[in-house]
Amino acid sequence: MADPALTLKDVRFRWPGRSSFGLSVPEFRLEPGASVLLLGESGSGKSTLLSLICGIVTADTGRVTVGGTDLSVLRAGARDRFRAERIGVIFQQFNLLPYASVSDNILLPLRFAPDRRKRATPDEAASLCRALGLPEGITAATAGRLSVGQQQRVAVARALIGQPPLIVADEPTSALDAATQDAFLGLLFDRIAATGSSLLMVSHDERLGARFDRVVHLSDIARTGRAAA
Ligand SMILES: Nc1ncnc2c1ncn2[C@@H]1O[C@H](COP(=O)(O)OP(=O)(O)OP(=O)(O)O)[C@@H](O)[C@H]1O
Repeated sequence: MADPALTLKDVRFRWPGRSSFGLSVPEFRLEPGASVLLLGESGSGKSTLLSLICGIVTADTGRVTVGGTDLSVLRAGARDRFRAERIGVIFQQFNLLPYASVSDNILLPLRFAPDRRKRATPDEAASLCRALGLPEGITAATAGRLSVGQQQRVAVARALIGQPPLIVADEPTSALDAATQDAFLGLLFDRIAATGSSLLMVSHDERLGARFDRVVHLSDIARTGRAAA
């Protein structure tokens, strides 16, 4: 049987130097090919949870596994390479390189991920931009000069390129108008259906829930606050 896309077991985390916020997740599991929408109030810890899942921060105790690999056994550099190979991440602040071209931004994770690079087709960056409704020829533009909504779509293309088995998205539609949001979600769900990737997406918008296999409220799976960790 295939490993789960993602598991958390008895995870506890506290931001260094901050006693007021802790996160504790007794158990969470995402099956291969499954999609979960994660809801929760602002400041409740959703982005912190995604950072733990992506290995950007490490749990104080407990285990986070992605595709069967325990992130805690990887040193920082290996964790970064593992993330580039296995996880397509859409950050809340996009994290684009402002002076680099759109194309270089989209191709960036492939530099550190040989298997993912092999899966990417030569025109994939351009075809993702097209599918996301970005203007023809935008791949040569400087990322920092784009509108916020365009930058968000570039961040989405960067997460999808090369078909990573897990997509983790932190409010990926917040800067998009309704039509673009719909096109984005259509593309995202077409891609995960075609590739068998799993999806964990954070949003404040409960209306998106109908598209997902499961809708989870952070408070259903985690305790947060001073006493949590
Ligand atoms: N890098 C950091 N260093 C210290 N504390 C942090 C850091 N990032 C987040 N926090 C704190 O962790 C708590 C949870 O924040 P987090 O960003 O995870 O919430 P969220 O649910 O994603 O919020 P939002 O919906 O507004 O994005 C907050 O108290 C926040 O101040």
